[in-house]
Amino acid sequence: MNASVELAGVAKRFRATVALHDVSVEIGTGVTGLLGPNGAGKTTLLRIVATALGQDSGTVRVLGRDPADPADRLEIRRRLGYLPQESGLYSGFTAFAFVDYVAVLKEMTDRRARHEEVRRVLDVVGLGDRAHQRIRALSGGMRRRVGLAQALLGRPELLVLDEPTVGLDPEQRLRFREVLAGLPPDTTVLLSTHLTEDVAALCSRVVVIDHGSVLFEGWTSELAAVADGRVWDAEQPAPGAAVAWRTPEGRYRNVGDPPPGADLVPAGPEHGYLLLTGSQRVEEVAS
Ligand SMILES: Nc1ncnc2c1ncn2[C@@H]1O[C@H](COP(=O)(O)OP(=O)(O)OP(=O)(O)O)[C@@H](O)[C@H]1O
Repeated sequence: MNASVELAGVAKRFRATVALHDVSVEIGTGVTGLLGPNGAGKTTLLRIVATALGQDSGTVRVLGRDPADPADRLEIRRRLGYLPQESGLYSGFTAFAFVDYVAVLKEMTDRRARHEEVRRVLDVVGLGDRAHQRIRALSGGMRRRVGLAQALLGRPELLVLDEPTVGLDPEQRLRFREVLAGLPPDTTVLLSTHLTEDVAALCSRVVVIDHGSVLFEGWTSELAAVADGRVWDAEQPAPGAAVAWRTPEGRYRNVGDPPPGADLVPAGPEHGYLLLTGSQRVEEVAS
C-alpha cells in the first residue's frame, strides 16, 4: 500500500493519562474508519495526523512529510482538510462568511474563484440554500455540515474528519455517504466514529482502537470475520461470552467462546468489534 499516513510506535500522554500507546498504522487512499469507544484515543490520533498536536515519541509521516518540520507541516496543512471534534464555528457569522473566512486562511486569494469554491462546498453538503443564515440559527446537524464544508475546501488530498456523523439525521447520513463517494478516488479519508454502522456504511478499511492501542487494522469485511463462529444465541448469558445482551426475542446473544453445539448466528462487523474491545476488558479484569 502506498500510505498517505504512516504512524510508527507513536505514543502520547496527557500527564498521567496515556492517550496513545505505541500506535503503528498505515492509511492509504479510500475511506478508513477509526473505530473505538469513548476515550479510546481517536481524537488524539486524528489531531496528530492533522498536525494540531505533536506526539511524545514514535514517527509520523503525512503525505510523505514530517509534521514536526515547520516547512513540511505547512505543506501538509495546504493539502489537508480537517474537521475537528469541536468545530469552533463563529456563531455570529453566516455559513458563507465562515467558510469564506477559512478559505482566506487557506490562501485562496482570488475573490471570485474563492466565492465559487465556497458555494461549491456548501452545495456539496446540502447547505446551498442556508448559506446566508447565521450559524447560531442553524441546527446541530447543519453546523456539523458547515464544518464539513470548510474541510472540503480546495479538494484536499487528505481529509481528517473527527466524528463527522454526529448529529446527522438518517437522510443527512445518506448524503454524507454520497459526499464521500463523490470525492476523487485518490483522496484519503480518515474519519473517527464509535458506531460500527458508520464503518459498515462508509468505510472500506477500519482501524479499531481502544485504550490507546490498535486492536485491528484491515478491510471492513475482515472485521466481521474476527467473530466468525463466535456469535451464538442461548437462553442465558454464557460463561464463555466476552459480551452478551438480550435480543428482542428474549434470548441472549453471546459473543466470545461458544460451547460445543452452540446455536451459532452469522457474524457482522459489530460482533468483531465487540469481541476485540470486550475481550480486552475481560483480560483486564482477569489480570
Ligand atoms: N488535552 C487533554 N488533556 C488531558 N487529557 C486528555 C486530553 N485530550 C485527551 N485526553 C485524554 O486522553 C484519552 C483519549 O482521549 P481522546 O479524546 O483521544 O479519545 P476519543 O477516542 O476521541 O474519545 P471520544 O470518543 O470520547 O471523543 C482520554 O482518557 C482523555 O481523557
